[in-house]
Amino acid sequence: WAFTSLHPRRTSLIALSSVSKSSELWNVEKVDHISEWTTNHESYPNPLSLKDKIPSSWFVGVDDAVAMNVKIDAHETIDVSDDDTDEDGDEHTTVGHRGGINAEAFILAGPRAEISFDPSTSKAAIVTCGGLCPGLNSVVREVVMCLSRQYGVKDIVGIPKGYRGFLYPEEWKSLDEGGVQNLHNQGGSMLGSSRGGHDTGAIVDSLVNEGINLLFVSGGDGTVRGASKIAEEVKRRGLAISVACIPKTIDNDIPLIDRTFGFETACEAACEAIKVANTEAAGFPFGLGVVKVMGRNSGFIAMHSSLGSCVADLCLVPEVDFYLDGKGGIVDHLYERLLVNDKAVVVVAEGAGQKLMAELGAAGEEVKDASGNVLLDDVGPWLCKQLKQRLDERLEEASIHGDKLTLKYVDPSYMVRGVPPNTADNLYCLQLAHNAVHGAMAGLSNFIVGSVNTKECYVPISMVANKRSVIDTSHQSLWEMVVFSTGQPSFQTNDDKDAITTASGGTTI
Ligand SMILES: Nc1ncnc2c1ncn2[C@@H]1O[C@H](COP(=O)(O)OP(=O)(O)OP(=O)(O)O)[C@@H](O)[C@H]1O
Ligand SMILES: O=P(O)(O)OC[C@H]1O[C@](O)(CO)[C@@H](O)[C@@H]1O
Ligand SMILES: [Mg+2]
Repeated sequence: WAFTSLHPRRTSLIALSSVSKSSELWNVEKVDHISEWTTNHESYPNPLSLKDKIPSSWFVGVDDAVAMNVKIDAHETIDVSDDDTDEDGDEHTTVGHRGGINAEAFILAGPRAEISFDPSTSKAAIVTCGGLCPGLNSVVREVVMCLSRQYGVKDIVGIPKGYRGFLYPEEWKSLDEGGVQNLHNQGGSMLGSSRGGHDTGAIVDSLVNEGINLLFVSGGDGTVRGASKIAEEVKRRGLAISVACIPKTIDNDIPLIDRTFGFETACEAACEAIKVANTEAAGFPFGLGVVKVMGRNSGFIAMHSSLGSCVADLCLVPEVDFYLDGKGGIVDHLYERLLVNDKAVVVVAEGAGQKLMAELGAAGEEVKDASGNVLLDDVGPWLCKQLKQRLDERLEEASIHGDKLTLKYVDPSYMVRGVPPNTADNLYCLQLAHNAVHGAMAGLSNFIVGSVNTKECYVPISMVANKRSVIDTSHQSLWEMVVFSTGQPSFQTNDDKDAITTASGGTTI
């Protein structure tokens, strides 16, 4: 049996906050530590502790953890012991349970009292890889600021243009506080980025040759997989190098964590495009605005900006197959909207409708980018063509003033990505970057830093490397709200399944 407190105030504390003696209560996911494979491991007092005004309670305890998905099943919980009064005088009941609690936990992020590297002899490197993302510059800035101001690490280099930059040390940029001061106001990455070009052995050789012992990597799922390979090779060679990852992607598709940085900014920019499409649609008879937003395999930007803009009549995402014709198809839905409102707005994620396009013979040859990501067929223009043809036919049949559909297509494309981060993302980048530094200085490695249940923690890369976060389309999800608020078909009923088959077999372009 495990024991915990079920006093309401205590329960939320356990679920959302740090938990001491966590290993006794929760399954805390372990993160690699360099002492596990290095022989001459030493520890040093955290320089922050040498500053008078910082209380020792601000350091994270070795057992502190953040609980995720805490579920307590009352049926499996049995009262076993007495009422208790804690130091604050709060009464709470201690109960035992058997199998009624499901709490996976992660190590709480933050500064440790003891660190594993001597700041005066440490050398740090920062690299940004994959697609650009609002906040990359903020991450670079804050890694430098935290290393330099809080730990006194002065030897910091930026690796230009992603992983390939490790091969050209002569091009590395020296980074200091002055040089990164105003970075957070700029979009993109001052270091540049790239796809492809990852060579694990050569990267680790380069780290060794250049005396790097702290590596900070910011990128998406591919970058994270690459970082894990570096960390594993470092381990295999028994090197005292910490590898810390700060996951980025506007697609928000990294599992387990609350959100990735850049996502909120991208949604805000996407909302602007949707509002413009709505204005255009409203300005003409039977106006249809179609907006395509980024989101290769996960439709979070489409979903959040559809709801956030409050004007979308239809949201199409990669996670939900849809069909054009027949009862409950998107043409019926949009036609009804056009008749009622004289306009409609469609938001489509770039990864939506790929299966339908293939079934209807509109897919091209498979092409991949340098990192091996499949380049998608362009759903935007294809969808516009399908809708124009079908809705024009409907309007012609109805013969309302002889009007036809006025279609306005908006593709904000890189406009949602190449912009500076908003305040919320900037703040998140600061928290992530500082906590990545705290973790690396403490000797942790092979982890990503992220917010889980609103608390920053360290998650082993192995837990996120080969998974993708996608929209939950089940009951009481945000997707349900999209379906309710737009009135669009859910495409999840049995009738829909039949209709998908019919549409697949019969629709021609
Ligand atoms: N399995 C892998 N092993 C090693 N390196 C990888 C792997 N997958 C991708 N990489 C490397 O990671 C870098 C970035 O990968 P990718 O282009 O897929 O972008 P990403 O990090 O997934 O970002 P995003 O998809 O959000 O733009 C590239 O340099 C690529 O070579
Ligand atoms: O054109 P690029 O730079 O390869 O990136 C496009 C992709 O990057 C992402 O923005 C992820 O970073 C995807 O949504 C998009 O498909
Ligand atoms: Mg990716």
